[in-house]
Amino acid sequence: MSLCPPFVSINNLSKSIILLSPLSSLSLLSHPKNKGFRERARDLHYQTMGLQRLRAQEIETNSTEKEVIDENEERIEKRSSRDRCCDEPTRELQSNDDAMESSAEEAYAAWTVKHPSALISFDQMMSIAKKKLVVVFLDYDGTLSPIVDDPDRAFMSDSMRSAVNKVAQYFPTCIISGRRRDKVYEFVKLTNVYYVGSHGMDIMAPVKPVDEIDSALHEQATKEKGNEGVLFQPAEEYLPMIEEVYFELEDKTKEIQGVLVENNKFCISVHFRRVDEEDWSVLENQVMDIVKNYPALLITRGLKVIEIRPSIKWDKGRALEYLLEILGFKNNDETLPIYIGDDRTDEDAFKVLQRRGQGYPIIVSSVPKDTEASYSLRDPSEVMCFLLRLFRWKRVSS
Ligand SMILES: O=P(O)(O)OC[C@H]1O[C@H](O[C@H]2O[C@H](CO)[C@@H](O)[C@H](O)[C@H]2O)[C@H](O)[C@@H](O)[C@@H]1O
Repeated sequence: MSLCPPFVSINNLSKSIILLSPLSSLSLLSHPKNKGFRERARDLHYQTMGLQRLRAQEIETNSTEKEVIDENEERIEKRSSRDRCCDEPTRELQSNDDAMESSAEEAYAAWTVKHPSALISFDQMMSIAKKKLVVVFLDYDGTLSPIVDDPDRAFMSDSMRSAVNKVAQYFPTCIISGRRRDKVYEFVKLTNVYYVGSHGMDIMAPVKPVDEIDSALHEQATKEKGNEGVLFQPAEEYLPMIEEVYFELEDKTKEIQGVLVENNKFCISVHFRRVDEEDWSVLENQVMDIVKNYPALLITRGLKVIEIRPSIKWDKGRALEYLLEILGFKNNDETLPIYIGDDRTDEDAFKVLQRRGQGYPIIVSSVPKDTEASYSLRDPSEVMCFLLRLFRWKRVSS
């Protein structure tokens, strides 16, 4: 049985090909203008679901006992997410919200023409991957865990952890986060992935990551840092300054209700998700007033967060390139990096892949967004489905 949501491709809509996710397909179908193809598309939708079930049954029949147990465990772990995915097409839309939801979904469907769903496009994407070395890069917040009000409670589900673990059994897998590296490890708790914190400024790569490794850079770093791992911190000298600014920010903003200042080691996040909207500009001015005294630092923005970081030419994109190098994946033609992320800082990594003409940049977003990514996934539950498909694809093809 497939754990991935039932996706539908509908041809010939206004003489173009439109790729729809379950919710977008339902909303488009619900739109009065689209009544003409509603029944046909719904049939196609259920056919697709049936086909997926059949394929999965075939896989199970051919599986060893252990694999069947694994499949069952995954199915149980994934049930809540799958049920949500499967429930969406049958959900009754409330009449008052129909028009708004429908037009939002139409806009999303139009956006996915340029940034198609990585689930719908999976087979086509992987058709070139058989002879390549797939390397997986994952953002954390908004990608592996849902966005929540309290950053300290952005936990990863056990089913997501299991999916990442499975992918990491087959492919080198790196998690690149804006958070401090040890915090990401606390959330993820997997020992078979590489962790990068502080938006790429805190990299820990293992000493012998892959069999064929042959990198002078890696050898050098190993000699310098010992055998525990290769630590690369290009902003090391900024640490005292970041500490100082962190305490200053904490102190000066403490009067504003709901502010959270997070120390991410080489950068600082000032969260205003729980701040009253009318205090946002006050907070922003306070932050700017402090940071203007530190010309070596710069301010960037994320999801309801102001971030302060060293103004060095280093970001998630540079970290991705560094990791490819240090892991020994130098050859563009043989390597297929997949980068999945949801935030502005992930765009730096998307740009690198576009510039190299290599791999798949995938944005996680349920609304249309300006992005350098080529593909999209709606939310962390779709990310999990994608990871599980990747795992199964490798298991079947190897
Ligand atoms: O690179 P990432 O792993 O995506 O980290 C980016 C920032 O993520 C966190 O903040 C965001 O998620 C929080 C929890 O869901 C949410 O409350 C907040 O509004 C978001 O901005 C993290 O707390 C930051 O330190 C990261 O820089």
